[in-house]
Amino acid sequence: MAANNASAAASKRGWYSHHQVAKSARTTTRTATTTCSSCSSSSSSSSSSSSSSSSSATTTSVRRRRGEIIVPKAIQRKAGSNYSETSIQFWKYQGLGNDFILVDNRESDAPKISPERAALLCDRNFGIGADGVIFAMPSPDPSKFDYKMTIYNSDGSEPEMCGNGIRCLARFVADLDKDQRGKKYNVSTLAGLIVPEVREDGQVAVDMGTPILNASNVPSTLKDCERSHEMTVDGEKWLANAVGMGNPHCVVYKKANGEMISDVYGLDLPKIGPIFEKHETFPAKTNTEFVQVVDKGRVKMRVWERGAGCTLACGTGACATVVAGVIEGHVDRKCVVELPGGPLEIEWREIDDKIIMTGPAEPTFEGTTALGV
Ligand SMILES: N[C@@H](CCC[C@H](N)C(=O)O)C(=O)O
Repeated sequence: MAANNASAAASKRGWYSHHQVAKSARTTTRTATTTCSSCSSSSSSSSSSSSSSSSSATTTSVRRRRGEIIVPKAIQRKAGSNYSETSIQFWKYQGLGNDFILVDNRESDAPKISPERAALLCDRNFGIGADGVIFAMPSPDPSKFDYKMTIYNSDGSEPEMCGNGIRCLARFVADLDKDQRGKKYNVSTLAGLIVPEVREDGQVAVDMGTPILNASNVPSTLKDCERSHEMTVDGEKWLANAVGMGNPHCVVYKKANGEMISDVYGLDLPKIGPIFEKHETFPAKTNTEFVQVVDKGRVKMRVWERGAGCTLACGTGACATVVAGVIEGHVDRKCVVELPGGPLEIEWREIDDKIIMTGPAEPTFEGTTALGV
């Protein structure tokens, strides 16, 4: 199988929530308290940022008491906009409800917004609200790339890649430059070269490259990527596949007793998601996809994202879902992944081992925001 050869060549290519209440940012550790509208429970997740940027330490976090949300004054002060400060223009784009603040950063090599400020801007109550901030950066090598994509998750951590995000980035630069439809963009990411094309019909088709199926490069300590392995989470045993799409993914189709997931919407993601995310078998933490098979060409998937929590869609997660599904014999190489935010078409080509992801990316609004203190 092509999967066996996958990604020897690919060097190691390496969280949100629309339900999110608030979060605090520290220099090295971030804590997010999240609640999910589909269930009443709340959970906390924390991550170490791969970003080298730092800010003054803030140890505040939102607490909840008998349904009451307690927001520390420090967060209220930091998140509030002060238009006497320097402000910048931003655009909001979304791909299947996975939404991002886009910044035109093509004039400077340094992102205009710090990871800590990005986390505050992503807050749905105290900021603009988004699953992440994406910067259109200058090309690191104009002979190879048109642009570079830098992205911060909603907790301020920096992932290697984002599938919905790269569709939004392509549509963003196409809109800014009034490019003809059909143009392909060579984008440099921490996962290597990724090539989105904004098609005539407005859909964006992306050459996502080849999946990483070498466990230590995912990175995962699960024995290998060629089959599923048992993982115990909150006392329950699941079967999981490790797949790398530049960023790490843990894909779950069934319980260890062989029982397939029959209702993804019945799972308590805010409870089990953070445990998968920080599971010892994924040393860089992980995104986790929970999958219900409809038939060989269609699955329903829900995701718990590293650094962003329960989101409406995850492009890299949809790709990893199909890769794991093919390996396990659950789906065909061409498969529609139905996410809470809508469907993504995924094809894992046998001929060159590459994955093509096709889906929408739309602008929602633009505005101006203070850069913060
Ligand atoms: N949370 C992810 C990065 C974002 C993934 C994304 N939403 C997608 O569409 O692929 C991570 O930390 O790896």
